[in-house]
Amino acid sequence: MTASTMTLPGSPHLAYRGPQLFIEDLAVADLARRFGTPLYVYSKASMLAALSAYQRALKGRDHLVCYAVKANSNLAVLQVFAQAGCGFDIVSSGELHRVLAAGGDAAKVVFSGIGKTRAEMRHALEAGVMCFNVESEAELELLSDVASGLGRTARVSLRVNPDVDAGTHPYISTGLKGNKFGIAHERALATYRRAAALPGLEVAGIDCHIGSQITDTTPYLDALDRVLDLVEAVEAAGVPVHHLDLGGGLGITYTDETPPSAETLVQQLLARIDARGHGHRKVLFEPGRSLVGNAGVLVSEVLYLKPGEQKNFCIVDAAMNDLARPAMYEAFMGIVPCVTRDDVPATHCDVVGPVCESGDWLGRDRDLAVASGDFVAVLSAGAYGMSMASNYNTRGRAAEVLVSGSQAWLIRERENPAELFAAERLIPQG
Ligand SMILES: Cc1ncc(COP(=O)(O)O)c(C=O)c1O
Ligand SMILES: N[C@@H](CCCC[NH3+])C(=O)O
Repeated sequence: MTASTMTLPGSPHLAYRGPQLFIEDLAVADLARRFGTPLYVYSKASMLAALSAYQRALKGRDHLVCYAVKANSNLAVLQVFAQAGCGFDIVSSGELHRVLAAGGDAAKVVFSGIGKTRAEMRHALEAGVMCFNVESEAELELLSDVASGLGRTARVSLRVNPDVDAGTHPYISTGLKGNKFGIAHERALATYRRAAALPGLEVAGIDCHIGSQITDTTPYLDALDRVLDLVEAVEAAGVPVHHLDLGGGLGITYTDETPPSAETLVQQLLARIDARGHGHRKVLFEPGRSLVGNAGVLVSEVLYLKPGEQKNFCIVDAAMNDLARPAMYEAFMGIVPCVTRDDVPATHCDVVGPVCESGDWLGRDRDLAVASGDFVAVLSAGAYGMSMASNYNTRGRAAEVLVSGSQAWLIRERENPAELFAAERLIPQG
């Protein structure tokens, strides 16, 4: 990198070299011209660097990092993690199909989620997943029934709800009493006893996931203490608990957040585990956002600049159907030009998409020096971007590209809007 390199917050593999924004060794504007927009672009090096931060901190420990597939479920992304030895955290049969298609190992898969169906349980048992993270007593009973019917044993870990405030957006907080997730702390001991008694089940561990985009270690440590209290009570009742699954949730930098690094978080948690005499247990993590979030950008073309009396709008060709986070959580996502220019003045504007909703915005009150036809990059869009995309307004979903050094692979083709209704049927006439 040259002296004029300027790295963007949270994204070591994204930097300006002179006026051009580069991802690894490729100019983002060139990728936009080559593959069209809207376009998701991911850096492979960035994903691997994020993963190795967890792996470094866990070195020498019996551990498994299970990438949370929901954050970005593109097959090539899963392939990168599978090849790096990762396990996977899935929440549906569809995600299991993806993991297996990408070369992932079923024996390294944990199956989370509060609404697993009988068919999904059967699929996961037949594939041989490592563990089911069970979220209710009713689910436990059904899993026992399905496993016994198949003549198999389901390894289970109970997801407990520690009632800890992760200090994050209410829609992405999961570890509070009022959330739908996990088994209440007070019910957990009785549920472990039940799990140990039911046929077709084998207690393997304990699980906890308190929310997403967490920027402080304190809630993790509080949740861990509650989990370890439970493990002690459960083992005193004669039910061995082998692994501790501490979930995902570590935040990333979108703007000025300063989350702990994965190393810091893991080191603090391991220190507490050791201090409380649980150092012999296998430790699992389920990170999603922190592995892929800062690895990706959403590239979009500026269609029109629309000055207004109260507001100026920069209308781009990406919209809430491509990236739902701003519309859904009022989330801030950085937006930068792919080529900086000083021949046009910066406009104070809202960056909006073409979808027919006033909630269709990607950024509010931004200062951007761009003209129609320029490309902009929405930063930190690697997590919960494409995986939450829809066809609203019958818009085809974006293409995706994976970059490694100076190579770029098209890892998902752009959807053709003319083919989006292929599965629909007209009713017979007459
Ligand atoms: C059970 C479970 N594990 C892991 C994750 C991944 O979370 P994050 O992407 O915040 O790391 C989630 C999503 O919040 C989840 O619900
Ligand atoms: N979709 C959320 C994260 C959800 C985490 C899943 N439990 C986001 O974009 O921030």
